[in-house]
Amino acid sequence: MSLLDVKEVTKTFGGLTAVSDVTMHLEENELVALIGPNGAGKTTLFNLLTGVITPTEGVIALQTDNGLQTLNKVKPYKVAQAGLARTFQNIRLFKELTVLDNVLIAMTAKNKEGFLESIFRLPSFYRKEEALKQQAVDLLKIFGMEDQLDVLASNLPYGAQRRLEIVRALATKPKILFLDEPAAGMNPEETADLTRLIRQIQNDFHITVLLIEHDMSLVMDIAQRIYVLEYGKLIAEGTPAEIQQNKRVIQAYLGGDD
Ligand SMILES: Nc1ncnc2c1ncn2[C@@H]1O[C@H](COP(=O)(O)OP(=O)(O)OP(=O)(O)O)[C@@H](O)[C@H]1O
Repeated sequence: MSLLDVKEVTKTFGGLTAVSDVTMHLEENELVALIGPNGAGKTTLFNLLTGVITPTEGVIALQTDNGLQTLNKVKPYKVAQAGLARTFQNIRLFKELTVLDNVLIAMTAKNKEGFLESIFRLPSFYRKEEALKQQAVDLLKIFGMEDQLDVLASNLPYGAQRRLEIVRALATKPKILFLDEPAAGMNPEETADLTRLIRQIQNDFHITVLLIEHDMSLVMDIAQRIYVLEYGKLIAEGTPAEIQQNKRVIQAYLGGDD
């Protein structure tokens, strides 16, 4: 039994089949990439896996501490509680909040304070708040952002905003982290830093990472397994070396007739 099992999942929008009969799996502590040409259905598949949209057909099931949980028709916040966290293609930070507050909000969404504790500001409330703050700072340190705790998210350079998005997703302590084009818009140096970080968080947090990425050197460098989508269908699965030599994949990227 895999950590996440996707069985024959299809998503149609009117007459368009964006994701067609996709079966895939994610194992614990794996780093997997999802690639494919523009419009192949990658983001739609991400949205299905994270509960943003529901499948037209098929089953998505997550192995949890309480047994197998079907994620079809489960609201995104419930999916997040089940242990799935994601970043988006377009940055979605609270731009007018500080770096630290962006992370704290993600943490408190999962750590509900007792009502009386927070209303009366009991000592236990402050102790928990301090502990959460320390955890947030520790996370930000890993990402080299400990000197930017009080900076407004909107004032961060682009690469740092993308890193903060990942910290925020990690703050929910996910089992699976979904990264949607994390290196988009980054320069080569930032991309190299990010590659190192993704590897590090997979190891340090012992989590599974699924990433959509157009930067093939990043994908081939860090992915243990790769799924390739074309026109909504999975056309290949394998190690980076296998995918690089796969004729069907080469054709999908370069176009032309066989
Ligand atoms: N909400 C929607 N309504 C109608 N069509 C949609 C919707 N979302 C996606 N599509 C269509 O589904 C197909 C797959 O889109 P998707 O964004 O998933 O591809 P992608 O592989 O992520 O592309 P890119 O690499 O360009 O981000 C496209 O033809 C897109 O126009």
